[in-house]
Amino acid sequence: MESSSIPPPPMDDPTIADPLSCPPLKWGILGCGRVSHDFCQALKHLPTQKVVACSARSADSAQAFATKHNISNFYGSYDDMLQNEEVEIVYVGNVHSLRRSTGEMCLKANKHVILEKPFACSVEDAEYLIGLAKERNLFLMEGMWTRFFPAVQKSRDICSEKLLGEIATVYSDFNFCASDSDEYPSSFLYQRKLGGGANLLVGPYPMAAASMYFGGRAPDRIQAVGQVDQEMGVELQVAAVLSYPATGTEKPILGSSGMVYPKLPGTGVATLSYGMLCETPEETVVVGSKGRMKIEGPGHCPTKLNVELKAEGRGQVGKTLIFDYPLPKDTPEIVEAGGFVYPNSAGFCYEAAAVARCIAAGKKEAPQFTIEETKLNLKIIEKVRDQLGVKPIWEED
Ligand SMILES: NC(=O)C1=CN([C@@H]2O[C@H](COP(=O)(O)OP(=O)(O)OC[C@H]3O[C@@H](n4cnc5c(N)ncnc54)[C@H](OP(=O)(O)O)[C@@H]3O)[C@@H](O)[C@H]2O)C=CC1
Ligand SMILES: O=C1OC[C@@H](O)[C@H](O)[C@H]1O
Repeated sequence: MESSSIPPPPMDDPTIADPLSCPPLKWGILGCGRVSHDFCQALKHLPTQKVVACSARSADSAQAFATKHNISNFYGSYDDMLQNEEVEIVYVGNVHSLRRSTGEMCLKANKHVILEKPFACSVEDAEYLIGLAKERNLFLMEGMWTRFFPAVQKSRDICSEKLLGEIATVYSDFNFCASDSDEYPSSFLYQRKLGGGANLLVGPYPMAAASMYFGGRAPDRIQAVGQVDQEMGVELQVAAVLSYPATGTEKPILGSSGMVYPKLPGTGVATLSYGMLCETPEETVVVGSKGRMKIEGPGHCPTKLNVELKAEGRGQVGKTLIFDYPLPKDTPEIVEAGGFVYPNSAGFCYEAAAVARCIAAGKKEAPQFTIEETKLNLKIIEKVRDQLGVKPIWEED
């Protein structure tokens, strides 16, 4: 009988021990906002990576960004940047509703692309972009940077080595106080037509945690509840439970006290919470028959893991393992350009380095976070949106 298993650690290049080692690649930055700033800052940890161009809707904004990051070419139009032949890959850091159009633009200009999360506002848009990338033989990935943190890679190893036994439960939360940084209701976070709302903004992270620890399988049941802002029509917070079916079917066996029904391997539940009203510990906890593992907050960009292996008897811990993977320290160049906006953003360097390795090796997606997984998670996000009665961006009010 088959038992569920977490896929082996998906190294893009198993011979690479240093997560920052990578061949040269020339980047163009599309959208000159906060996350693009952080991404450029993190690239400064990678001497082989060069940002050769940036673009924004306004030339002034692109120029200010280029000056801050010492980028030689800036453009007041995304399209103009895509004509620059030096640009090999585009990092897209703009609003959610523009994913399809900007993704299309980049791929049609024959550029490899990282689209920040969410990959798209609908499965249909995602499929369109995936088809285009395939047709043109280009690399395409959702910017699920979590997957490239050494702590997350380690957590995958731990699961695939079955140290925790059969995974039965995953808890993952990501709630932050949007009011700390984004004004209500003017920020794009609250604009339904721009793809705002917690479901697209933070939902991709807990969804990706569930899909990773349940081996990229599709849940057979999804139940979501949450609050929708009445004025703006976007989700403010969501609790979602996903149920995973068994991967094998076991027949009852005759035990000493009659028929015994062994546990069904692979069955599991993921309990996910995400939103933008309050700050939760932002942890992911993975629990299996032999122990549990906590990916310490901030769980979407973690540096620490804590593993407790069970001893015999309820509540008994046999062994505790702690893993710590500090981020690279800010260099004077990074400090001078203003540091980072978001937590642990130096960790973008792991994602960028892995993508540079993939592209040099001719890969069209990253094994750490495949297009299939992106699609699976978007399908769940769409279901949650339906259950909460939120209109998709293309529907009229
Ligand atoms: N991986 C991560 O850790 C993070 C990812 N993100 C993701 O990054 C993306 C951008 O987020 P963030 O940088 O925080 O957002 P910003 O508010 O900084 O905006 C980013 C860019 O979006 C464009 N934009 C903003 N408002 C509008 C509008 N009304 N109409 C059209 N375009 C607009 C602008 O592009 P332009 O410069 O061209 O004018 C702006 O620079 C989102 O997908 C978000 O989910 C966000 C934070 C962290
Ligand atoms: O991806 C993200 O979206 C929302 C941000 O506030 C958060 O820090 C970031 O990582």
